[in-house]
Amino acid sequence: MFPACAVRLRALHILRAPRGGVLPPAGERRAAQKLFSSEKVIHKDRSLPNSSWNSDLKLMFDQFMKKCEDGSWEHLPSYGSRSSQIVQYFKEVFLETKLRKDEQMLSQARLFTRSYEDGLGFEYVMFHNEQEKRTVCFCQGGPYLQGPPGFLHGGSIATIIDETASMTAIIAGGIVMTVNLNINYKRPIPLCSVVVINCQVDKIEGRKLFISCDVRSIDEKTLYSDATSLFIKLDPNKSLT
Ligand SMILES: CCCCCCCCCCCCCC(=O)SCCNC(=O)CCNC(=O)[C@H](O)C(C)(C)COP(=O)(O)OP(=O)(O)OC[C@H]1O[C@@H](n2cnc3c(N)ncnc32)[C@H](O)[C@@H]1OP(=O)(O)O
Repeated sequence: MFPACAVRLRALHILRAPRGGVLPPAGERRAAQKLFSSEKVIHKDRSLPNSSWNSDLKLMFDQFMKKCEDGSWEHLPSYGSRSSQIVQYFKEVFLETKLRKDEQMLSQARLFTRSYEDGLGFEYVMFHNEQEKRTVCFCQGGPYLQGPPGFLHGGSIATIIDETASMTAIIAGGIVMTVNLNINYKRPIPLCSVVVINCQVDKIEGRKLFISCDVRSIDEKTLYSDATSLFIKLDPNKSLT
């Protein structure tokens, strides 16, 4: 089967083409527009390039979208795939009726990492390799994530590590929550630089998933942080509160 992300890559290239030169046939452009516009009607996919992405982030996005063409890697959209289904399932099974009824609060709720305007917070995209049980995240941490002047706040680094490790664990184990996260901060990360977070499943023991991560510069020369984490698969028969 032709991988879905290869179709999305082709569509993205078609939509970008007028800036690059020859205009693709009108039929192809209409189909490409439809693919992305129908998703935008429901939710904006925040894992696609926007004008705040720097050249490094765009380059890594393009490189990994190419790797998706043979099906070894999968682009993880911020909406419209398994994450939305998991969120829906989580709400139905684990969200107490009392909380579920608070529609106004829930309608304002946003995934923390996607709650900033373009370029100010976390700009990131993830790709997953099923065979290697590995997820990579390319992240450009914006100016609102500052800790020491000019560098990222340690809490924001923990957040994007947790987010990437969570996706790795969710893909391997379903509905999980972080119960432990240990981080070694080895070098500070300059604001607005692009880093790669590489997470893999080390072992699964019953409901426990052990995930390890490292955070490096995109040329892989600088190791900024490394981390280990433990996720527990939620038991639908146990209340969370
Ligand atoms: C969430 C998914 C949907 C969303 C997707 C959207 C995208 C991504 C969103 C990004 C989200 C980002 C992610 C986030 O932000 S997740 C949010 C932050 N995490 C939490 O709030 C989790 C709080 N913890 C809990 O609620 C409970 O602990 C849960 C429900 C997880 C398990 O309670 P439960 O009562 O069910 O299980 P158990 O207590 O019998 O424990 C089971 C086993 O585990 C062992 N154990 C437990 N803790 C530890 C520990 N610290 N070190 C070592 N071991 C530990 C324990 O000894 C036992 O082992 P054993 O005796 O069987 O050998």
